[in-house]
Amino acid sequence: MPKAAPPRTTGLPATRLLTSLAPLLHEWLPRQRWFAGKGRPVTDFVLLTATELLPGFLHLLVRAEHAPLALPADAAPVPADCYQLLIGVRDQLPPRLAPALIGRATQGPLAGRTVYDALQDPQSAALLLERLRTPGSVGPLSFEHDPQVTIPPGLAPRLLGVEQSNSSLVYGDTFILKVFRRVQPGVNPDLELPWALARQGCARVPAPAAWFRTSEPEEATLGVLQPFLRGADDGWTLALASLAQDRPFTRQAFELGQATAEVHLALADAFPPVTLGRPQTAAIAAAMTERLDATAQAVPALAPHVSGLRAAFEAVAALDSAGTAQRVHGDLHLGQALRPADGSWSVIDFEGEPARPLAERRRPQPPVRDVAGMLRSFDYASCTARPPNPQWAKECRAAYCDGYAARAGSDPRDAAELLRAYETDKAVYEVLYEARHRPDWLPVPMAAVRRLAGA
Ligand SMILES: Nc1ncnc2c1ncn2[C@@H]1O[C@H](COP(=O)(O)OP(=O)(O)O)[C@@H](O)[C@H]1O
Ligand SMILES: O=P(O)(O)O[C@H]1O[C@H](CO)[C@@H](O[C@H]2O[C@H](CO)[C@@H](O)[C@H](O)[C@H]2O)[C@H](O)[C@H]1O
Repeated sequence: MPKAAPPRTTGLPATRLLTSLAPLLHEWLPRQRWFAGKGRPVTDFVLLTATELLPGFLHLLVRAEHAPLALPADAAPVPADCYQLLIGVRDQLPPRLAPALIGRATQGPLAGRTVYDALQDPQSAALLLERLRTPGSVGPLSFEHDPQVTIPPGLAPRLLGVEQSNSSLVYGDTFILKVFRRVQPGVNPDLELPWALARQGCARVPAPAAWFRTSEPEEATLGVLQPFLRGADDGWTLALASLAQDRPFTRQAFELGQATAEVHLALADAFPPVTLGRPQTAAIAAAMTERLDATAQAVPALAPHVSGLRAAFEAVAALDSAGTAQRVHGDLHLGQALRPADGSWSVIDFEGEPARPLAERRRPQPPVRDVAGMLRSFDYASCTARPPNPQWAKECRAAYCDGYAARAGSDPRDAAELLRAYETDKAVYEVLYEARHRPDWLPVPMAAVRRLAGA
């Protein structure tokens, strides 16, 4: 088990390190599931920070610069994304680490050496946990933990093999560390909200046990460790099983509605809600319309439905008030809910929609936004079932809203215009998400678009 080494940053000049790494990253980075710039060629890399955690184990923050796309929607300057990379450097890669290979450097200070994804190396992964166990700083990186929580030494790491927007390591089935891949300045809501919820005594969310952050080039959260919910299945898996076995899911959907309401109530206690009057309803509608227009330019299949979809946003613009806005989950779907066989729902992944700027994700929003996200998810599940089962989705959607109303004291369906607009906005987001990440799935949100535009 590697021990945390005394702090030191790499002595290698940043520009020279990039001479070795840039040619490899050009090949490797766009292939990663968490690479956000799909379809936008990388023109250049800028090394923002390089920290040596151990000899041959580097922590890097790298900015990927993009060329503007030919598509009109992307003709505006394309924002550069900053990625967190944990890089291993060895003379030879042992066969067990072959899948982690990034490439063999041919130039610069690492010429002739093999570079690989260190999160796939159990030794490096173990060192990361060791750092979190023993708080302190290494260069711009700070490692911190909740003093109330004991993190035992020597927990065996394994990299989670699931499709995700970040990379997660499970330690001894006791803790899970999410390493954020796309880093934006500021506190990440996936640390901020679960921490606040834990302080409110909300048991629906695994409480952060430890985290690490950088102070350079700007303050940003880099990773969060939380208890691993052993033996839990996510709602997506459970929903698909229910569809495959033709079993009802309404009880689970009702309880999920209750769990969502509890999270919302605790968030409203932790972060004061604000009232939404006419200027705000107009602003919400304008932002949704803007996203719709931009998406229709990027994904031509959406274009014929734009005027039909706009009606939902115009109905919101016409509202004099829309209740309150508060901190919400921001990307709630069945995959973000976990449930042990004999337990109750927990909610994870408070990062919000990864494609949106952090400042936007941290803004108060109407809670029906989360409800709309989950309603879309029931629709997704029913569409991927063979044969598709719209009746299943209808019953789950109703049960989920019933459960929410029972716990929150207000029924999200009463805010009909807002709910419809958020469902439409989510379907539009999904069209872009699927077009960029999983083109085979595009028919699922497109079916919802046709329905929402035509009704
Ligand atoms: N506390 C936890 N306990 C058990 N499994 C978890 C926990 N947190 C996350 N997971 C698993 O890790 C997966 C990825 O986590 P998530 O927070 O959704 O990452 P991402 O933001 O990268 O998509 C989830 O789908 C879930 O299966
Ligand atoms: O879980 P993430 O934070 O990475 O969220 C992104 O990926 C999700 C897919 O993994 C995507 O969710 C969409 O597909 C789900 C089924 O795979 C479905 O349940 C959701 O309703 C649907 O939105 C999510 O939108 C995206 O942000």
